Amino acid sequence: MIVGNGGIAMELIHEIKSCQVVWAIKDTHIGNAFFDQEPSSFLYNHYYKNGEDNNNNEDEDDKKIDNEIDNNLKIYDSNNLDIYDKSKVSRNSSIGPQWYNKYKFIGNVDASKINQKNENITIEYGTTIKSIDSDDGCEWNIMVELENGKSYGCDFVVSATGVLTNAMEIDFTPQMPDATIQNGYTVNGETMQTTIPNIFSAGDVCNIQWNHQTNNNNNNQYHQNWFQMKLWSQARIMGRYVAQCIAKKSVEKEIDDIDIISTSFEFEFRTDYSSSQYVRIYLYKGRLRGAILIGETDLEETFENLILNQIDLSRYGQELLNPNIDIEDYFD
Ligand SMILES: NC(=O)C1=CN([C@@H]2O[C@H](COP(=O)(O)OP(=O)(O)OC[C@H]3O[C@@H](n4cnc5c(N)ncnc54)[C@H](OP(=O)(O)O)[C@@H]3O)[C@@H](O)[C@H]2O)C=CC1
Repeated sequence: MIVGNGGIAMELIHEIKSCQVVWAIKDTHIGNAFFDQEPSSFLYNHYYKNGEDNNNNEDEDDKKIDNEIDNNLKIYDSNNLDIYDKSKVSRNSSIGPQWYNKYKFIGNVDASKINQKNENITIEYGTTIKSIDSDDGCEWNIMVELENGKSYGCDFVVSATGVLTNAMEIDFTPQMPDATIQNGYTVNGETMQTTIPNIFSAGDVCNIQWNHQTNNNNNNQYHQNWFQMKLWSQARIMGRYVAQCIAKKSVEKEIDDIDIISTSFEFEFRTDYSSSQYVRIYLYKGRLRGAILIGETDLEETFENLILNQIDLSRYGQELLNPNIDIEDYFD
C-alpha cells in the first residue's frame, strides 16, 4: 500500500515490479504535487497504464552523483537499535537522486500472472487511510481501511505524504526588512541570511521567492525563471548560492558573478505531440521560461538553452512545437 501523491510515491510506483500495489491518493489525478490534470492524464495513459519502460535514459551526471552518494550512504533498519538513540545516530547526507537505482524493487508475485501494463497497480482515487490494523490474528501483516470504505490486506505501508522541516528548533524572529516569510520564520532572499546573525538557510527548509525580488545593490534582477520545487536539483542550486553568500559575507567584500536565480511565467502555451511525447512550454513576452517534457522528446537541452539565453521566440509561434521541424538543429 502506497499513500501519497508526490515525488516518492510516483518514483516507487514506477520502480516496483512483480508486486501487487494499491496506491491511495486523495486527489482525482496522479502526481498532484507536480502536475495538473492534463499532463497527469498523459503520463498515466502513456507510462503507467501502458507500462512503458523509460528507465534506460539515466543521465551520466546522475550516475556520477549516485556514486558519490553511495560512499556516504548508511542504511538503518529496525534491528539497528542505535537509530533510537539520537546521540548515536551519525548524520550523513541524504541518499540523493536516483536512490532507487541501488535497489531492485521486485516482489514475489508470479511474473506470468502479471502483464506489462502495470495491472498490478490499483489506484484508489479521492481517498486516504482511515485506519491500520496489525493484529496478530490477521491473515495479512497489515489490514488497511481506506476512507472510501474499502479494506486491503498488505505486507507493508509506504507513507509518502510529504515532509516537515525541523527549522522551528531555531527561534527565528521575523523582523528583517525585505524578507521572505515562510513557515513562520524569515529569510532574506538576497543574502539567504535568517534573522539570526550568521545563520543562513537553503533547500527544503525555506521557501524562497526569488522571482519577485530585485537586487538593489548591483541592479541585477533576481533570476526570473525560479519556481521552487523541493527537488534535489534545486537544493543543489540553493546550496551553491548560499555558499557564495556565506563566502561573500566572510570576506566582507563584493564577489562578482554571484549566481542570481529565480523565475516566473505569465503566458502559457501548450500542445500535445505524438502518442508518446508530451510537451508544454511557457513563454513570457516571447521568451521561453519553462517547459514540461514527458517521453523521449530530445528537446531538453535546446529548451534549457532557450531558457538561459532568452532569445525572443515570438516569430516562431506554434512552429516551436512542430514535430516535423528539428528545432535542436535550427537553434544549434
Ligand atoms: N528527485 C527528487 O529530488 C525527489 C524529491 N522528493 C522530495 O522529498 C520530499 C518528500 O517526498 P513526498 O513524501 O513524496 O512528498 P511530496 O510533498 O512530494 O508529496 C506529498 C503528497 O502527499 C499528499 N498528502 C499530504 N497529506 C496527505 C494525507 N494526509 N493523506 C494522503 N495524502 C496526503 C500531498 O498532497 P497535497 O499536495 O495536496 O498536500 C502530496 O500529493 C518532498 O519534498 C519531495 O519533493 C521526493 C522524491 C524525489
